[in-house]
Amino acid sequence: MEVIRLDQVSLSRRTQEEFSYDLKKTLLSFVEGKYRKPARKLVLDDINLSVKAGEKVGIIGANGSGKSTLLKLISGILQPTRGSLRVKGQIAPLIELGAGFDAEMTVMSNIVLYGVLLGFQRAEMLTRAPNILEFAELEDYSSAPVKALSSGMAARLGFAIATDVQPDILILDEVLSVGDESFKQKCKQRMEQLWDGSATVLLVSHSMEDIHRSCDRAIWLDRGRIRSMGCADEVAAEYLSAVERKLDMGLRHI
Ligand SMILES: Nc1ncnc2c1ncn2[C@@H]1O[C@H](COP(=O)(O)OP(=O)(O)OP(=O)(O)O)[C@@H](O)[C@H]1O
Repeated sequence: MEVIRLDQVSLSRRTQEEFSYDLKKTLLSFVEGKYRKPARKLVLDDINLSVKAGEKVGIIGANGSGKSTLLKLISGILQPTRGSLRVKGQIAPLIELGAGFDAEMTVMSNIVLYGVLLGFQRAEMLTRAPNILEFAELEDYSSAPVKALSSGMAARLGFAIATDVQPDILILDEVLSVGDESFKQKCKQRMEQLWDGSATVLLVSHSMEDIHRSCDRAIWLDRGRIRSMGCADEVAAEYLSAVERKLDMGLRHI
């Protein structure tokens, strides 16, 4: 069964601050006759993608190639400028870990809020909370506001919630690169359980080893376009050899 489908999806974003972000500066530039309409950059360009239930798909590519933007589109955080997008099922995005929390609210309230946003009942989240806190090693912080957590702790909380509720679709952006060494090991174990389950997983990683080990399929994004898509091992090898060729060329220029 197809759970994610993108047809000719494009997204452009402003490369300058929005008009309303700095009204004074904008007005001044009007007065001085220097006002320029914010330029737009095509960040994703004509993406066609179909993902079936249970598939584990890796997304690779250079910095700025559009990987996180693609995950944000699929999670519904951003809307496409063109094209159509369909997603079926409960989706837990682990993007910019911890960024989805309300910093003023307590850890416990954030656990409940996150779950409710995913469609769970408040009572169920309260039952799940002790496990979540234990996994995140934040038992002593349940009534502290999220702003009192370090960024690594907030990341652990995000990971613990999203993996505890076992969504249909799990979206992971460089999740394995956060947290300290012991937490990383715990994450890996939990990820392996998820991997064996039926969840559909989209994983962004710069580690070809993670992609090779964890994914069936990979997508290589290059400046907002799909440059290659197919068996994870082949796409990762293709990407690595392109990176090496680029390095060789760079060295020849020296
Ligand atoms: N908030 C934003 N407003 C405007 N442009 C943005 C914004 N965030 C990202 N971009 C632009 O979108 C493009 C793709 O960025 P994205 O974060 O998706 O890349 P990425 O492949 O995830 O990169 P990385 O490997 O560095 O995480 C880049 O050109 C970036 O400058």
